[in-house]
Amino acid sequence: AQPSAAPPLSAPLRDLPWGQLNFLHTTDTHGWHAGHLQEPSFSADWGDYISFAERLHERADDEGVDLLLVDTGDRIEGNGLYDASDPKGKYTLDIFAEQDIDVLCSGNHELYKSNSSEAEYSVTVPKFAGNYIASNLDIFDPKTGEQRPLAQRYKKFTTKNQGIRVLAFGFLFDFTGNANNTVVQKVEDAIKEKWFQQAIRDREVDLFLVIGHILLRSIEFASIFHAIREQNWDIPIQIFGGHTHIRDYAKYDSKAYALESGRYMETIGFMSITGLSTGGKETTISNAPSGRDFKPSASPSFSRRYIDNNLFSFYHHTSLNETTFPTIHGRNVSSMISSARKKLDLDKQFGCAPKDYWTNRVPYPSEQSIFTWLQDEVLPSKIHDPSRGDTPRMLITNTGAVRFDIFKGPFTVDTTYTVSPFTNGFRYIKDVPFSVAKRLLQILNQEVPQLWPASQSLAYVSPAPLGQTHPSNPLYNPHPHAQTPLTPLKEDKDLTPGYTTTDDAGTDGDDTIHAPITFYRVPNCIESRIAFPPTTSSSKTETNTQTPTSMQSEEDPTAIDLIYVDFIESYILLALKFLGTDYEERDTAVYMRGETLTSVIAEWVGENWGCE
Ligand SMILES: Nc1ccn([C@@H]2O[C@H](COP(=O)(O)O)[C@@H](O)[C@H]2O)c(=O)n1
Ligand SMILES: [Zn+2]
Ligand SMILES: [Zn+2]
Repeated sequence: AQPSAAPPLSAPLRDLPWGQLNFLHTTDTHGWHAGHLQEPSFSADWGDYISFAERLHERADDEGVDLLLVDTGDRIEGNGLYDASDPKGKYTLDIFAEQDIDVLCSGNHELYKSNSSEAEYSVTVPKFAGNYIASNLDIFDPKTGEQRPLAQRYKKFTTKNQGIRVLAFGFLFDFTGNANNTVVQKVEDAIKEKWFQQAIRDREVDLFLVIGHILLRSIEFASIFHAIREQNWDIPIQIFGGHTHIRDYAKYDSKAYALESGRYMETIGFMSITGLSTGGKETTISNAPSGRDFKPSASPSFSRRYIDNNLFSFYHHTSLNETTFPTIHGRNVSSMISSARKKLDLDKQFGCAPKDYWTNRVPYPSEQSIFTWLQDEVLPSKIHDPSRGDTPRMLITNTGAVRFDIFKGPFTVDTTYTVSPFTNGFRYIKDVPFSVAKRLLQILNQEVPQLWPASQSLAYVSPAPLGQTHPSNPLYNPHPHAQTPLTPLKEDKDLTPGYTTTDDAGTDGDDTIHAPITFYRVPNCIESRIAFPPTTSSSKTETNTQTPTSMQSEEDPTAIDLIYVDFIESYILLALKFLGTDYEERDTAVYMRGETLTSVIAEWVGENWGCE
């Protein structure tokens, strides 16, 4: 862990359900490789994870079983360790590559900008040569301009100890927001390709391993699963997903399961399968030096565990301690992280937060909602372009642009990036009739599939208890994360608050037994009304609905400047069309050149939150 990280707290733990083939899974780490310095439950860093994997490999080898590591993308954007360097990722690409990962793929975040996908192509793919898979992703080679697979389309290998023959794929959901130097092929088209159809007809396979930056209960995974099942009615399939930042485990059939392992280095997913055939070995008997014998089974068993990323859990699961747990390699990587954090001055303070502000742990609007704070305090005081004088204005931002909570205490360089990592600027349309503008939020906050597909949703709801999957999805489960707290082993009062996951296998997935935390949904977008005539509802926006007619006075402005973060421009223009106007991109212009949500927040904190 990093020197300033909060020490982990002891808590009742469930053991890891070791099997014949075991996996560790990370996803959506978003640059949090230093771990969470202010949250004891998630305070282990990437160096500790390396020690953990190395210790579990020792155990796997001792027992003659196998352990594979998987990462399903979104490794970047979301933490100062990645975002504060110039170029971005100067330190994290090397830090990440220290881990020995067997199968990995890209997320959507690696592709928003051409610089980051080029870094994948020139740094991460070669570092993980043979292991990085891009089943539906191409890049235009920056040197030749030629369109090429970002990495190989699939991988076949045999596990070291058990001789399990694995055929692995690595997909990305049907993402369309990538920069124009990459090409994402729709999953439904990729699985019709000759190479895929040939691969799934391979009869020398004991396990299909499908990893993807894709939510588990999605059309994309469903179609890959069905394509494999059409050719292989009973070969086990293990799926690893990501993107929705939740802990989730889904049963596809009795021999096919899928795991998603949260976000931001909070969770290390553990998965095991027992009863696989081992065609890569002469005999299945005595593969295990420990004498354990895994016979292929007509009904192999699958188990999952979500490990809280902290040293208390790591010591427990390795039966080691502070002295015996860390490996030299792991320690060195923790030092690489501390030195990068120092060089980037990530602990430099802009101010001190007087209390906690939450993205999803309190309802919106409310006193401790980060969105209410932005809407009522930060944006009204900072959103002003002098060239537009005192024109009444409305700013709309997607809530997905705000990525994490603010904890009471120092608000640092790092915090600015954990809250708001994106570099998008502001744009505006001048003189938009207020009668139109006031209806926008309601349109943007509707789930309107005709306007935008589910996988493109503006909504980013961090570990939301409610299903985000569109109901047209054949695997749709209306209550994948119902709020049922698990039955605690001890009284709730003795438990620390944390994840209490309900998934397709029940309520015993989390390694740490916690008291439950309630998560609340937030709307797709919020708006802030600024410099409105005082008798209207002013900057205190009617949340999530249009302003009721009864609230409007004669003094409503006739026209306003409509400002938005440029990431949502296409949605704003679409919604304006829906409202009967014909605004085009040419009607838009930069607002507050050079400023971003990140810079505005950092400035506001510096001006308003002193440290005592
Ligand atoms: N420039 C950007 C990029 C992304 N977002 C938000 O992030 C969501 C995707 O994040 P995942 O980690 O879930 O892949 C996207 O839907 C946006 O809400 C953004 O605001 N600005
Ligand atoms: Zn993500
Ligand atoms: Zn994603």
